[in-house]
This record gives sequence, structure tokens and C-alpha cells, in this order.
Amino acid sequence: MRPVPTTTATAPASPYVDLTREQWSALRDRTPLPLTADEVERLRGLGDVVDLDEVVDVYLPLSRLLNLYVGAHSGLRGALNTFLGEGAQPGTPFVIGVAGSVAVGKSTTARLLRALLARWPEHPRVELVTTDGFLMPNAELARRGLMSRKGFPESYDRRALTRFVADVKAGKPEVSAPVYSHLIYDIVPEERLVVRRPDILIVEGLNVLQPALPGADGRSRIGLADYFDFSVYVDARTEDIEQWYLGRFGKLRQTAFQDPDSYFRKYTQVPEDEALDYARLMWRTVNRPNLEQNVLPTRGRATLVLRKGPGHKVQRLSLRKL
Ligand SMILES: Nc1ncnc2c1ncn2[C@@H]1O[C@H](COP(=O)(O)OP(=O)(O)O)[C@@H](O)[C@H]1O
Ligand SMILES: CC(C)(COP(=O)(O)O)[C@@H](O)C(=O)NCCC(=O)O
Repeated sequence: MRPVPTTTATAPASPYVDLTREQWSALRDRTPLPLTADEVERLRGLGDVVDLDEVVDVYLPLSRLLNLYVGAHSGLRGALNTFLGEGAQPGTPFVIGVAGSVAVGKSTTARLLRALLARWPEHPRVELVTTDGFLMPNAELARRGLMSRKGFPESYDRRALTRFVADVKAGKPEVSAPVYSHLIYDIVPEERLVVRRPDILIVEGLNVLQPALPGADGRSRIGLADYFDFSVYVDARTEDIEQWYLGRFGKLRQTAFQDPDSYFRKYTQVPEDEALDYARLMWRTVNRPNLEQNVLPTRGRATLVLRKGPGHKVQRLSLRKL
């Protein structure tokens, strides 16, 4: 006789609905704002190499989904105001986090979303902030022995980043953020990015889905992700991301690194192999460990996971439904 199991080993229901690219792109028929020829040109003008099929199949349905979420968010806000007896109040910005590894394509996704979301008449004012502005300046990183930990959670001023997003969310008329330059590989002194009551704020960075550190008293604190109304994790195989990282390094070596002010100019003066060896070292010792230890563990917190295959083509999507 077979033993009777004492516990039922059923897995908990997944909080996500999983869709193939085909299933997802079929939803674009419900997107009432098709792209005009002018807009296609403008998207190309962003300077990102994104296939138009990718925009139509993946990002148009996403912009429609977000448009619906923004509408629902403002309805909820109205309900809260009614409950609190506060009457009609100005809306608060809808905040979207975009997370994922170095070189997975976060910036491209975030820039595309900004352009597509701004086309909707309900929310034309879309601002984009990248978390690198909240990295500590190189001098401070060096003082703390963190120069080879750029991008790890401890290399950021996390309190300032959370305060920035909290202030925008609270509807402050003007909030500013420091600015990072990839050219000088450091924070730009005296420069600030000013955000003035946008309809939507996109916050893009490696660690945006990290939970908050507990306070000194051991109690949990409100973290950055607590201010997100929606979040996207851009996902891909680690081996593919490494190739994109090396490919981008190679391309930058031919372009931006040539600038006399570039921190990486020295890699234009050595043979390509030697430059790529350096990029491989950076990947192996900084960006991959950060992906494995800090970034990937936050994937399950995202509202939407975009899973890319070779060539940056999104193949599968997981959308949180519970
Ligand atoms: N959808 C896409 N299609 C084609 N190439 C892309 C796409 N997204 C990103 N890339 C390329 O991949 C590299 C990394 O993208 P980027 O947006 O800079 O990544 P991240 O901001 O995550 O570091 C860049 O060379 C970029 O041009
Ligand atoms: C600036 C970054 C930490 C990304 O920051 P993010 O905008 O995601 O906060 C990253 O692009 C970087 O420069 N990493 C250091 C290692 C390297 O040079 O690849």
C-alpha cells in the first residue's frame, strides 16, 4: 500500500501571468494610439538602435497598459481624497521603476517609455531620472574604499534618492537631483536635474527594486520601491548581457571614449584586445557579481518582467496579477 502523504505539496499560485511575445503583441490591437510616421522618426532620433517591430509589438502594448494604470491610480487617489474629506486635490505623479543589470537595456527601455507615454493626452509630462546621479562622487567612493563597487547598493546615497522620489511623489513644485556623467565617470559638480510636477516619473537604475535597509533601531523603513506605482525588470541570460556589455564597450571605444575629457580615453590608445580584456575584467569583478548578488534577487518584486533573448528581442513577459 502506498503511504498517504501527510502534507499536500502544491506550489503556491504564481503572482504572475506569463505571456509569450505573440500573446502580448496581440494585445496591441487594443492600443488606441498607433504610431504616426512622424513619431517613428522622432523615436529613431532618440539615438537608440531599436527595431520598429520591437516598439510596435512590445512597447506600444506596454504604453497602453500603463495608460490604464495611470487612469486607475488617479481614480484611487480620488477615492482616498473623498474618504479623507479633502475634496478635489491636484493629482500626484505616477512613479515607474525600471530595473535590471548593467547593459541589459534599461536606459533604452526607459527612454522609449518616456517617449511613448508622453504621447497620451492624459499624461504628456513624463520625466526620467537615472539613479547614477545618486552615486557618491568618486572622491567619496575612494575615501570609503568603494571605487571598485560602483553600482553596488552601498555606492549610492540611498537616503537622498528615496527623499528625491518621495518629494516628487508628494507633489513638491520643484525637486532636483544630482547628475552623473559617463564621460568623466563621476558626478558633475554644480549640475542638477530639475523636476517640476510631472504626470509620470520614470526612475531607472540597477538597484531601484532593492528593499530598504532597516534603520539603526532595527525597524523597517520606507524604501524607494514603496513609492513605485509600477515597475519593470529588464531580464536576459547573463551570457547575453555580457556580450551586450562588451559590444557597447567596443562601440564606445570608437565614439565617446575618443573625447579628450573621457575617463576611458586610455582604452582608445591600446589595441582592441587589451581594451576588451579590461571590459571583461570589469564584467567579471564588478557588474556580474552585482547582478547576481543584488540585482537579480529583486526581479520577483517587479510588476512586469521583460525577458529578452539574443538581439535584445523580448521573448516572454510576466505580468503581476496578484
Ligand atoms: N531594444 C534594443 N534593441 C537593440 N539594442 C539595444 C536595445 N536595448 C539596448 N540595446 C543596446 O544594448 C546596450 C546596453 O543598453 P543600455 O540601454 O545602455 O543598457 P543599460 O542602461 O541597462 O546599461 C547598448 O549598446 C544599447 O544600444
Ligand atoms: C553608472 C552605473 C553604476 C549604472 O548606474 P545606474 O544608473 O543603474 O544607477 C554603471 O553604468 C557603471 O558605470 N558601473 C561601473 C562599472 C563599469 O564601468 O562598468
